Amino acid sequence: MKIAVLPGDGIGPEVTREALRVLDALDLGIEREEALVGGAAYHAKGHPLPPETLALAEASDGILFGAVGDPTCDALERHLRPEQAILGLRKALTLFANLRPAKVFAGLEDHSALRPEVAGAIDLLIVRELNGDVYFGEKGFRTTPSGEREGWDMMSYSESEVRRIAHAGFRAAQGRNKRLCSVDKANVLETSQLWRDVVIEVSAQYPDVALEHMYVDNAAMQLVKNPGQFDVVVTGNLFGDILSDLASMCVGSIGMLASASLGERQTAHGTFGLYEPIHGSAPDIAGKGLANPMATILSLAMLLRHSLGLAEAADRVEAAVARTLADGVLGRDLGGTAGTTEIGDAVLARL
Ligand SMILES: NC(=O)c1ccc[n+]([C@@H]2O[C@H](COP(=O)([O-])OP(=O)(O)OC[C@H]3O[C@@H](n4cnc5c(N)ncnc54)[C@H](O)[C@@H]3O)[C@@H](O)[C@H]2O)c1
Ligand SMILES: CC(C)[C@H](C(=O)O)[C@@H](O)C(=O)O
Ligand SMILES: [Mg+2]
Repeated sequence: MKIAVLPGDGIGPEVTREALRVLDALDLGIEREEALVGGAAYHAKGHPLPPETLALAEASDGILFGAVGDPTCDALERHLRPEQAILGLRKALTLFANLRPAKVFAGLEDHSALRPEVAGAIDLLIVRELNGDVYFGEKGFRTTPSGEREGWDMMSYSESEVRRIAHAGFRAAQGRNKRLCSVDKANVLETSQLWRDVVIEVSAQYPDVALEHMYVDNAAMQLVKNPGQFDVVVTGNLFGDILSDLASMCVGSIGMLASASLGERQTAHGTFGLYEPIHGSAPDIAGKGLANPMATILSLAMLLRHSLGLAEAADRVEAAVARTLADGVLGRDLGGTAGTTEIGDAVLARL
């Protein structure tokens, strides 16, 4: 078994380091190889996703990814910006189903941006489509007939793209509380109308799952008002990006939300995938030892479970994270004082 480790930029290497210490302590004999990605790769090799990084990722059983993003790259042409590395990996490896679980850990109810009794009920899974939508449509700048500059991005979803993520959503719901909420903007967008029509077609194959539809603006409001109503939420790339950051604050911090990006490829050990915290490179706190590594440690647990077939080890990691939080070892993002390494130490001590 071999994993590719792509720490990236900013706090990416800081949080990845803690996850790797946890992996080492588990002593599972997993081989690993590291490569540059994002701004770090651009500065060293002239491209955010060098061919050797992609090749390493492709040849692995699973990928542990930190974060990309570097303010010194903001003026580069878009195809050279760090963010293109993660978009490129998701697309090139056909990782179209992004699972972003949001659950309140015991002891964190009081640290949510919501009232504790509202936050305490959160146990939901966002299934975000990751290979289509306005992210991957044609885009550009043009001049209007009146001489104004105009930026444009094309949003679209094909039937097959919606169908495969709909199946992922229904299957996820079957493994949980059998409720699926499909989030779209079908009252305005044709892309969303097609999305809704296809989700309804697919639903015929899942009579055991209760399907509802919600417009994305209402979904954002409902996630704050009564997040306990959601079991599985399936949505497009852009809406899923926004709603998952929102959900992270409902459970306490963006430093807590892990993710798995999966496709259809099976290896000898499980489903091939990429695992990353939902947050970015956080330039405002990078290098200060303040980043919360829990989202990355929990992403490692997802990697062990989904890609390496090591459910018991994954359970151990998740239990150690839960105990650490219950014992009040919290980073600044959760109102505590523990630094990145201190949080890593606390998880290691509870493995
Ligand atoms: N998948 C990815 O690699 C990914 C995801 C999101 C953003 N980005 C990139 O990251 C860069 C910064 O973006 P941003 O500031 O909008 O989002 P961000 O997620 O990096 O940070 C948002 C805020 O949350 C805080 N934060 C994030 N992670 C934290 C953690 N683990 N512990 C404590 N606090 C944490 C940051 O300090 C910041 O105040 C940009 O270049 C963006 O494109 C990359
Ligand atoms: C960095 C960016 C391209 C990325 C996204 O929009 O998907 C990030 O926000 C995420 O949530 O992983
Ligand atoms: Mg995001």
